Amino acid sequence: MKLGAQGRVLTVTLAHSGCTNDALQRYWLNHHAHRLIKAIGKVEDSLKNQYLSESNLDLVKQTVAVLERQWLSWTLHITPTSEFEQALYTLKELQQWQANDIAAFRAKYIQYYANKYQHFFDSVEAQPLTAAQRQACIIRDDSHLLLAGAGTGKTSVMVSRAKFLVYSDVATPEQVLLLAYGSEAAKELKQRAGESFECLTFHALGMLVIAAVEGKQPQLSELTNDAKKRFRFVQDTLQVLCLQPGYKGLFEQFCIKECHIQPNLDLAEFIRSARCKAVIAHITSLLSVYKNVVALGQLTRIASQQSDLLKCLTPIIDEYQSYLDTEGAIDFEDMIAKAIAYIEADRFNVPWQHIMVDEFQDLSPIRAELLKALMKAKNKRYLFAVGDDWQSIYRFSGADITLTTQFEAHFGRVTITALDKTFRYPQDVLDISSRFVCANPHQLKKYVKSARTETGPTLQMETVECEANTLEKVLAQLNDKGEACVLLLARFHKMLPSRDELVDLQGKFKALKIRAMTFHAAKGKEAEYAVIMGLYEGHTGFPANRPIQPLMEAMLPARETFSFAEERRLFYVALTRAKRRVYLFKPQDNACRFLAELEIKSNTH
Ligand SMILES: Nc1ncnc2c1ncn2[C@@H]1O[C@H](COP(=O)(O)OP(=O)(O)OP(=O)(O)O)[C@@H](O)[C@H]1O
Repeated sequence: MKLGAQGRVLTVTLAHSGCTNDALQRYWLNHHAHRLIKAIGKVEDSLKNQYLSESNLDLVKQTVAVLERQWLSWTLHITPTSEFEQALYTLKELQQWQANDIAAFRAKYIQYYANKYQHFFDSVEAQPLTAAQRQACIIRDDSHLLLAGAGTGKTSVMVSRAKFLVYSDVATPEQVLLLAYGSEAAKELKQRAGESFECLTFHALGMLVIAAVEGKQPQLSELTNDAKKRFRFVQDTLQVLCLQPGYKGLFEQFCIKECHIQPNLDLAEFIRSARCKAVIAHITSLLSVYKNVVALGQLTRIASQQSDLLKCLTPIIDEYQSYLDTEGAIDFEDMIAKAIAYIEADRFNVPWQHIMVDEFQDLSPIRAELLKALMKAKNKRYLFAVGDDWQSIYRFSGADITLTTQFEAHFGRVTITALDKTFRYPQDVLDISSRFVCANPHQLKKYVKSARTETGPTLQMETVECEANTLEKVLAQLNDKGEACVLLLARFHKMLPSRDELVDLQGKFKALKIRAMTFHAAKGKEAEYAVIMGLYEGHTGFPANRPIQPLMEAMLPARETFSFAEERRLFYVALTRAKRRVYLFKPQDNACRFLAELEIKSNTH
């Protein structure tokens, strides 16, 4: 402050008094030139030693604006030292920086570090990283979203980037947090990145924060851990509530409007009956969603839309919450909500400077709040998010795709980069699946090439009369070709071979490792071959078209306007699992509408 104030006084004197006395200028420079040299040196160091993030750019611009007023608003009449002249030159250059200069500067920085750490990038994973993967490791903006399609090596980037931060002395492993969607993925990250890194699910992160603040591990409610107990709790609560005349009507309406089930006249008997199972199961899922809605402050909006349905749910929630309180325990929702509260109240000292999130497209609003709380905690933090809006398939459990597609609106300025090569599936699968998913104009565009060299029909459509027969034929052909993994995929479990049938198939085709799973479960998996089954239209078919219950619908993130948007992405996930070939079983009648869009010729069996 003092320096600036002195400088400004003298600048005014020199510039406006008409005094151009060389001796005075020399005197001024002798005493103050080192300040410009030092300030420019500091700017240069920050530009050299760290990626020019948006917030660094702001700082540079602010510094340049101050220096500009002090040093460029008057004419120099004497010959300065070369050091001062150089500083002045740099200041003038910085003053004139345009968007393209900034982009070029950043590109040079990336190139410099890609060369400097070439050996690391060549050897950190089994295969050398691509240029785009290296770039994703080097860029360190305040927020960085890496958007990339299936099989482009996103997980490789997560692992390599964490290791690079440590290898290049930017961070210690303790300063890096890797967040994954599920515990299996978190375990894989830990295995690949190394024990010293914290690799957690959001719930595990919540537990860690609460344990640190409260000084002991929080106790998880038995209703959270045990689905049967949770079911029984809701059942018993309903029995008691339905003794109240005022509640009876609310519950009947709830069964009809929310679950399309007409309850028996004897409600106590109905609640114990098999018909009521679906209602109770639905209420147990609403418990979790409701708590998130409350934590996000959205209850008033829901109440204005679905007040009667909510009136039926609220007393059950109240009972549930007092049960937890009596137990002195928490549930999964509390893990996140409490952690947010502790971080926001500054009761948890956030040790991580680099927060890296995998499968970002599956983020829910409440998890986004947890991330924002971490990012807002004291000291500088960097957010690195890896995701693929084309694979966002979890709205039913709260995922909000707009957190990815409108990242900036939620998390502020961001650098978005992409991965441009898929290593998993051949070019024609890439072309067809990308075209298919982008029929929804709201999906972000991606430009990817396949690194695989397979030729021939890698996406094969078989018109089938009997799926089981065609499956045997296809497996027999593959079995003859030699050892391989085969994924049998369908929208729902019931469309796949049963466990016993699978054992039979495995016994017959010994060269193959056959696994059957739903489209959802196939996310992140890969195999040589994939067979996609159950591709028929209808209430129980694909795309699934059962409407979500009104209260649940109101509590989930807003539905997309494009019809079957999520079912389309699910099909994209299924199409992109195989390295060599995908078989699509097309029923003779009533084939799934998506098949016509793929425009592939069909073989008949
Ligand atoms: N630079 C690379 N060179 C060669 N193969 C690579 C490279 N990076 C990743 N791979 C391979 O590509 C395949 C896909 O990688 P990975 O599972 O990380 O992709 P992903 O983008 O996370 O996929 P998905 O989104 O479908 O889960 C893996 O077999 C991985 O070993």
